[in-house]
Parts: sequence; structure tokens; C-alpha cells
Amino acid sequence: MTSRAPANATLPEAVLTAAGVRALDARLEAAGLLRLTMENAGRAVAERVRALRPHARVLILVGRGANGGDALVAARHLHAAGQAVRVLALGLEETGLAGEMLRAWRAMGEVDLLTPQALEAALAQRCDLVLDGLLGTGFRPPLRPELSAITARLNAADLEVFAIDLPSGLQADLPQVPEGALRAARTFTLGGPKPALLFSPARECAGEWEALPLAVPQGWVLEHARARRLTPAHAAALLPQRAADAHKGTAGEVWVIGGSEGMSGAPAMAAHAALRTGSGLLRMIGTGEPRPIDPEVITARLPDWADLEAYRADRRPDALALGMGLGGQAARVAARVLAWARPTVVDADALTPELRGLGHPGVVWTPHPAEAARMLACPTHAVLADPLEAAECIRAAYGGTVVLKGGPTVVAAEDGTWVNPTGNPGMASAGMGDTLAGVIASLAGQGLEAAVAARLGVYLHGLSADLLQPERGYGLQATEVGCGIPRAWRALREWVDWAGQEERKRCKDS
Ligand SMILES: NC(=O)C1=CN([C@@H]2O[C@H](COP(=O)(O)OP(=O)(O)OC[C@H]3O[C@@H](n4cnc5c(N)ncnc54)[C@H](OP(=O)(O)O)[C@@H]3O)[C@@H](O)[C@H]2O)[C@@H](O)CC1
Ligand SMILES: Nc1ncnc2c1ncn2[C@@H]1O[C@H](COP(=O)(O)OP(=O)(O)O)[C@@H](O)[C@H]1O
Ligand SMILES: [K+]
Repeated sequence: MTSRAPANATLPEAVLTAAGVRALDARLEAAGLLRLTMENAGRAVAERVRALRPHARVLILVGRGANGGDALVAARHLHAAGQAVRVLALGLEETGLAGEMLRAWRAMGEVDLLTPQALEAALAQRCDLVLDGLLGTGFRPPLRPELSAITARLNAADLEVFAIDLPSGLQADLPQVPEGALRAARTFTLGGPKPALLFSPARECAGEWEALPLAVPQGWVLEHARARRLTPAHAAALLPQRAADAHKGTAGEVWVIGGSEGMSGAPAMAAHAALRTGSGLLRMIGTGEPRPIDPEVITARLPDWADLEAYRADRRPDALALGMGLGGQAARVAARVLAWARPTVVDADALTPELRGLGHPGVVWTPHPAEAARMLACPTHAVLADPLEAAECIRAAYGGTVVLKGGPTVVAAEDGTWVNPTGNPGMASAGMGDTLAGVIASLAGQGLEAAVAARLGVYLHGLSADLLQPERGYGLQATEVGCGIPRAWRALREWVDWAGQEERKRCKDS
């Protein structure tokens, strides 16, 4: 029998909350697959530990829930492979699925009750690595004292900790770090990352993380996902394709509307990035003198913003980006342009509450957290406390697609919420957002749906910065990220060609 499921590699990654894990668990249980899934998960963890630390003596800490069950499976596979393990468990009852795993482990090795004294004794013997299976997605703060004494001791010890699913004491769904949370050097997250592994400050507790597959169809996991995360294959499939007879009239005319006295650079960076993303024709329009970086850009200086309608009369932009450096007039100008019902990226000064409800399917709002707070009339810390929720709230109130910028950027669109995997802290410099607005407008002008242009735009923008990071570090300029877009594009395209070749080779071999 052949599989009818699409190859997992072409599907996005699932971002799973505690509720999503519970729902997936229920489905697996109903299908009679939960025990096998725990077995697969624990074995996958053991394989990663063996690959990374084949000679380590591993202290395995086991909680009472399924996270502990995963740890016991890992203990069994590590022991069977000849690696030295010591197991300490919070409970020794053999009930439920985790209890079954405890019984299976006991057939092979010993287990002692985890107490502060037992931990101390274990640490006094040679131990190179702690495998944390105390708490996973089932944790609800605050951490009880019996456990906070354990995590405090481990955090104080000079020991490497690898966490299963997420470091014990982190709340899966939120970026905050509850009192007493464990700090891990590495996390093996099961089925897909939890929001806590994606957003700061919680993600700093997880060290490097990697997602281990659950060995069930990715479609099942995605059904219970809170959000999706782009993979290279998925992003590459979004790249626009051009006909051989393409010309500047078919490659998209983009207008950048912005700039004011002393702020001419912002729209210039957007226009520059749009050209590098492949737009056929760029116009920069302002009431001050537009100062493009590139000679290819056509400029128009309007006596007043009221003259915008007349300028547009016999012209038809394929997409627009507006707001960058525009100043106090921005909301008024944006309201006019939104009425044209063209694909439009609304950025910077134009991101104001006056525009609530004016979004249409072609609109992409691109706030950073402080601008998002302005749009939602809430403090910035409330946005940062749950970026997925904040992006979705803006979308509900304003319409269109929302790109909530940050490390990482969240895209809330009609088809759901996405988390971008590319980008790095070198991007924390002025002008990066202007560049992004140009990239998204360019892709929309080349015919991509606004929501798709947003998703691909943030991916390419971050990838361009990631490719530059090794040579530039924190000294990365926004214009360089714009210049690097063709390289990012090529890297993605080559990835697809490479993946396609692999796929063809696999088909030939089988
Ligand atoms: N479908 C999937 O993706 C798969 C998921 N899998 C795994 O399932 C895990 C989720 O398992 P789970 O639901 O059993 O919860 P888990 O994290 O083990 O914690 C429960 C324990 O924590 C305790 N506890 C709670 N709060 C506490 C506090 N404040 N302070 C102290 N203790 C506290 C709570 O105690 P209780 O409240 O019951 O007394 C209970 O004993 C998930 O992370 C992944 O590893 C895999 O098996 C493969 C398939
Ligand atoms: N630490 C980071 N990790 C990933 N991306 C980042 C990071 N810091 C900034 N960025 C990206 O850089 C851009 C900054 O945008 P913004 O703050 O609007 O800049 P500006 O207003 O100066 O143009 C966003 O796309 C954001 O996602
Ligand atoms: K854990």
C-alpha cells in the first residue's frame, strides 16, 4: 500500500500549545497510538543524546506525567545501547501510561525516589548530563516547593541539562519565565516547538532546541497546531515564477509613499529593497523632495497630499508601501490610499488607531511591538506577553494581514497564524522595517496574494540577514539586507532544486 499523506518536508512545522498537545494526545489515544507515540518520542530523544553525548553518564529525572514517561523510554533505550544511566523519579506508582513505562524500565534497571538528598547523592557521583523529564506541557505555575528545591539545585550546579519537550517549569504557551524554571542547554521538543521556545525571555531557558517528529502524519499534528512555522521547502514553494517574455509592465509597479523633512531615507530603503526583490518599476512619492538611493526610481514631489488623487488619475500601481518617515500626516494619507483597494503595505507612522476597520484583503500592516501597542491601545509589555494573540487581535480589529515584527516575526492572516523562522539579532538596527515593507510590497506587486507576500517577504528578509550574519555580526545595515534579497532568493531556489533532486533520486532508488 502506498501512503496518501504528503511528504512531511513540504509541510510547515506545527507550533503546539498545551491544549494542542492534549487534543493530539486524545486523538492518538482514540487511535490506539499513544503508547507507540511515547515509545517513538522517548527513543528519538535517546538517539539524539547518543549522537551528541555518546560517553556521558546520564542522570535521568522523571516526573509523574507523560513527560516522565518519555524520559523512562529514553532511559531504556540509552541503557540498552550501553550508555550509563541513573534514574530518579518523583513517584514510583505504576499507574497510567507513564506507570507502564516505569514497569518496563524496572525490568532493566533501578529507580530511586527523587528527593533533594537523592539528587545530592547522584550529583556527588560522576554525572555528566541531566536529562530533564520532570514536567512538560502539563505544568501549571507556580512550581511546588518539592520541585523548586530540585530545579534550584540543578540551576546552581555546573552541569549540562538536556530537556525533554521543554525545560521543566516553563509554561508551554507563554514567553514569561515562572519562578524556579529549569535552564537547559538543549531542548528536544516533541512534535513541534511550543510558543515558550520561540519567544524571549522563556526561550533563553531552552538553549538550542530541535523538534523531534512524533512518527505520526504531520497533517495530524498541524490540525492541533496553534500556529505554523515556515520551512524552507514551504517558503520556496511560494516564490513567484516569471514567464520568459516578462517585461517591466508585468513585473509589478510599486509606489512608495512616505518621507518628510529629515526622513527621506526610510522610503528610499523601502524602494531599494523592492527593486532588489524584483519589481519592474518603482515610484517614490512625497511632499518633500524624494531622495532615492537608486537611479532607477522615478520620483514625484507633490505640493500637497491632496494632490495624490490627481497623480494617480492615469496611473495604476500594482502595490504600494506607505507610512515610512511620513510623519503626522500618515493616517490621513493612508486612509485615502486604502480606499483605492490596491495591495498596500501600511508601515511606521501610518500604523494608528484611526485606521481601525479599514483593512481589506490586500492590506498588510507591519507594526513592531510598540506600534502594535499603539494600534491596540495597550502597553507594549502586553503585546510582548503573547505576540501570537496580539497579532491576531490587530487582525480582528483592522482587517487584512498583520506582520508583528520581532525576533521572531508573527504573521496573522486569514488562513491562520504563522511564525517566521529566519532573522537574527543583527537586525536590531534602524531601517530594517522599511526594507521589509519594500520586500513585501514588491512581492504583492508581482502578483502574490498580500498574505502570501507577507509570509514569504518576512522569510526572505530574515534569510538575507542570516546569510550576511557570519561576515557582518551586529554591524548589519538595512540597505545590505535589501541588497542581499537576490542571494536569499537564490538560496531558497537552490534548496528546492536540491530537494527535488533528492526526491527524484529516492523515487528512482525505490
Ligand atoms: N501528543 C504529544 O505531543 C505527546 C506528548 N508527550 C509528552 O506528554 C507531555 C505532557 O504530559 P502530561 O500532560 O502528562 O503532563 P506533564 O508535562 O508530564 O506534567 C504533568 C505532571 O506535572 C505535575 N505538575 C503540574 N503542575 C505542577 C506544579 N506547579 N508543580 C509541580 N508539579 C506540577 C502534575 O502533577 P499533578 O497536578 O497531577 O499532581 C503531573 O504529575 C509532553 O510534554 C510530552 O513530553 C509524549 O509522550 C508524546 C506524545
Ligand atoms: N532579534 C531579532 N531577531 C530577528 N529579527 C529581528 C530582530 N531584531 C529586529 N528584527 C527584524 O528587523 C526589523 C525591524 O523593524 P523595525 O523595528 O520596524 O525597524 P525600523 O522602524 O527602523 O525600520 C523587523 O523585520 C524585525 O523582525
Ligand atoms: K521537561
